[in-house]
Amino acid sequence: MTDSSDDPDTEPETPEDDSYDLSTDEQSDETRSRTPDLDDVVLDNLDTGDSDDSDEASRGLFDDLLEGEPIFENKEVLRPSYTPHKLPHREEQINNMATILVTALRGDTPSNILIYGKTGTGKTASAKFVSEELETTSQKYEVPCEVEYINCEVTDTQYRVLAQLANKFINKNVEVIDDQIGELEDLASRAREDDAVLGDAAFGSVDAIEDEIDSLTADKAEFEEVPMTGWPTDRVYSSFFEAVDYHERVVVIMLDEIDKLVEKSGDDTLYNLSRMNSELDNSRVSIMGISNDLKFTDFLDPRVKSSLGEEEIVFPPYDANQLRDILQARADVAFKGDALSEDVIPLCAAFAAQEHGDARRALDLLRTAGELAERDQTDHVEEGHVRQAQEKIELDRVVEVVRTLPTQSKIVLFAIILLEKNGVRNINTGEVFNIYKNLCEEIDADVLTQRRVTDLISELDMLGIVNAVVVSKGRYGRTKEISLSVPTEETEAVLLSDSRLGDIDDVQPFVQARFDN
Ligand SMILES: Nc1ncnc2c1ncn2[C@@H]1O[C@H](COP(=O)(O)OP(=O)(O)OP(=O)(O)O)[C@@H](O)[C@H]1O
Repeated sequence: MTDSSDDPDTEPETPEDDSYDLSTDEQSDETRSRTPDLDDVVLDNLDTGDSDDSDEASRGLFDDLLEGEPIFENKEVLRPSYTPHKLPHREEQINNMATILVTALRGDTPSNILIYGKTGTGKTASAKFVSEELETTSQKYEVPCEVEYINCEVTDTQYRVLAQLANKFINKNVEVIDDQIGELEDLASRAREDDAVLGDAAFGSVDAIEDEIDSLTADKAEFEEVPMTGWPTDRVYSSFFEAVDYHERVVVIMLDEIDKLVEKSGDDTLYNLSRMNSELDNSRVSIMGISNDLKFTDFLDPRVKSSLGEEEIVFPPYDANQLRDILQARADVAFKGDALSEDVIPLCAAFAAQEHGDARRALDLLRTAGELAERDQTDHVEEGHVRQAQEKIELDRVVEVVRTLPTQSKIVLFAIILLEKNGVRNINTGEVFNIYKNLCEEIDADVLTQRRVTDLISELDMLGIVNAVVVSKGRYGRTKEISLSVPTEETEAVLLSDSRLGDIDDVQPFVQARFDN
């Protein structure tokens, strides 16, 4: 989950032009009414009653949707998987990284780097850009330097990180050995015809070449792929260690979402990686950690902390003007010439700046707005499409968060919804707890204590699903007043799609019950 702190640096920034009112209330009716009714399209055409005419019948489905000029020239450019070649407003961070990593091109070990910044601030994109440049330059100058990228959200245990790294280096070593054997075989066959070719070579005879080929083949046979489970960790570590040290090179290991690794499996991996250099003979390792959680280093062993944070680079959130530049550069490639009305980019930028300056969010908004316009069969993206896109993305987020809540939190949330739907205002924890208890009994779930339920309410508050404010009741102490922060109907529908909650038939008695307790 992203942290939407109220850090003054991340203050929402809106464009200078006051006309970009971000409120969604006045969403254009015109835009809504233009949404085609797909059911009609299909039924009108299929319901011809003439089975021989099936060709005719099926034609309408896509024809109607294809009508009109497409809006996108190249939609892929707006997808998160696309790596841009230019990263506006990240020049300073990119230069900092390059200044540190250039050491690798001189054959020395670069300092470890920790990169911080909130989600969508271009950390991964910039780090990948720098890595590609580093590898290309290293090939140009024939200095052995490699970068390995690992996403620790996916690869989140020491075993998996080391196994993945070991296998990557084993594969690279095998490639290098195969190339060398290929060259040696070629040299041997030319030497058999005319041994003058050995004049400049490092081998005095065909036999010496063949010995070298045998020795390389033996090396190759020793590399054993690490299975994804099953070995003791120290065996995985030595495989990785030997594979890295097989020949001279500088290796940069990029650990994206490094906080997830520490959260899941502690700092052992980082400890092992950070002390490797003292034992390696041929190669050198440097670590580049990327995180959007500024606090994760608090959980590190002080030695790991100081070694990992030799250099720190901060990625601040983008402001609305910077987001405009980023969006404009992508939009120029993604959309047809005049597909965007002039408010679209500033409005996407303003919405995303409000969300802690997240470029990913800005790009999502722009792409979704384009898709909604496409669905409207217009060839122009308008302000209304951006507002619709904003609502859609927000709703998708809520649906996803609610869908993946643990059952107990779902029951608590359901209790709050029932109270709101029955017109209860200023809902307090006791009221939620009473309904919650009845719901649990109805579906045979464990009943947690009121204190735990209060914690679950705080978690829902942190997720932005409910709003819980502490109010003072004078000498009666303090209580929480709870209200929903998400659309009631949609949230209820998501909760009821859970098979356990879906079993509750008649909820009215539970709400009545709150008066009985
Ligand atoms: N300066 C920029 N110019 C162009 N595109 C950018 C820029 N910054 C970010 N983006 C785009 O925004 C999206 C998110 O960027 P990126 O994945 O680098 O963010 P991040 O900081 O690593 O986020 P997270 O912490 O969530 O992984 C990507 O599609 C990226 O291409």
